[in-house]
Amino acid sequence: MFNAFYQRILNSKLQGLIHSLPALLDAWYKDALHGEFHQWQKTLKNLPDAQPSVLELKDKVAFGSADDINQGQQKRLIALLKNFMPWRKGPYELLGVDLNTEWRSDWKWDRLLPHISELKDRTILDVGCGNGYHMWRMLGEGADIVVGADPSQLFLAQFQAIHKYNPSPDIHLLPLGIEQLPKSEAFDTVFSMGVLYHRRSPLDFLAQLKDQLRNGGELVLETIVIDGDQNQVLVPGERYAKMRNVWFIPSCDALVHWLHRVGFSNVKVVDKCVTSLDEQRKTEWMENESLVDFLDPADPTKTIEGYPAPQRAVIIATK
Ligand SMILES: Nc1ncnc2c1ncn2[C@@H]1O[C@H](C[S@+](CC[C@H]([NH3+])C(=O)[O-])CC(=O)[O-])[C@@H](O)[C@H]1O
Repeated sequence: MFNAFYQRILNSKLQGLIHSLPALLDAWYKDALHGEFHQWQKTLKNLPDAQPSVLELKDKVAFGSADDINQGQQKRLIALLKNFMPWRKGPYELLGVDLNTEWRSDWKWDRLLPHISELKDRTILDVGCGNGYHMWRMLGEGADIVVGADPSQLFLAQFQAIHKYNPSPDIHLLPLGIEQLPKSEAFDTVFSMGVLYHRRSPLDFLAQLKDQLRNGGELVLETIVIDGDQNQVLVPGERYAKMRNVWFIPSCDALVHWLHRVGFSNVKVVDKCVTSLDEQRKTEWMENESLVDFLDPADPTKTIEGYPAPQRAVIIATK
């Protein structure tokens, strides 16, 4: 399943990974597969074939137009893509289908892009890449190769569906968690957005991100933060905004301090904003509860549990 990736990294800055990744990915294939994974692979095979007339990555992710397939094929495409719901990260336009996802992930991209080092010709890792939306935007900025790591098998299947219509050899999603990745010290830029608060041991997590960067490489970290000084960190109870697996929500100053402690330099907070109800909401492609249901109806500055409502910061740092 990952042969194209192994071929692509031979004779690249990532060739060191060729010694360890095949065994890890073989073990994943044998042991870790979700019951529905094989069904999703069958669905992928039934997606209509098409030659998209345009491939846009720079300002949005849009492959092809409605004219590239007939109406029957478009109906089939919509029905099959719905098998991969919930679609959280996007939006995508595929052969005229408007895949309007729960998140406007493009807004996060627009906020951070002006602040990061140019991505042209860079070797990039996106840790917790979801279905790969931001990876396509990285490719749109001229990255040499973009590798994503995310343990969700549904998001891998979503990525495969999108990749079918732009089978670029320069973008690859590995279904592994950050803690499983062998230390590579090879990437020019490592992104990790929306993952830190899911980790039980955030300083180990930051050190693992550092282990993937070459010296002088750039970390782009995005996470939920609270207001407060260097010593303020929220460890919520069983749930935060109805999410079960949330552990540490630091203030920006605390996060800057942690990054220094782990050995990063040039640490800068480049953006901070409260997530709006327009950026994360229910759509026809994600019919479950969304942000509006996670906030206190009487006071939207608080989560339903009474914690500060999600605000997110982007921090840049150098190894
Ligand atoms: N150990 C782990 N290692 C790697 N990924 C993980 C791990 N645990 C969970 N994830 C993955 O991290 C992603 C977090 S979502 C951010 C998506 C995108 N980055 C975005 O900024 O829109 C934010 C959210 O849903 O809260 C999910 O895709 C998980 O599968």
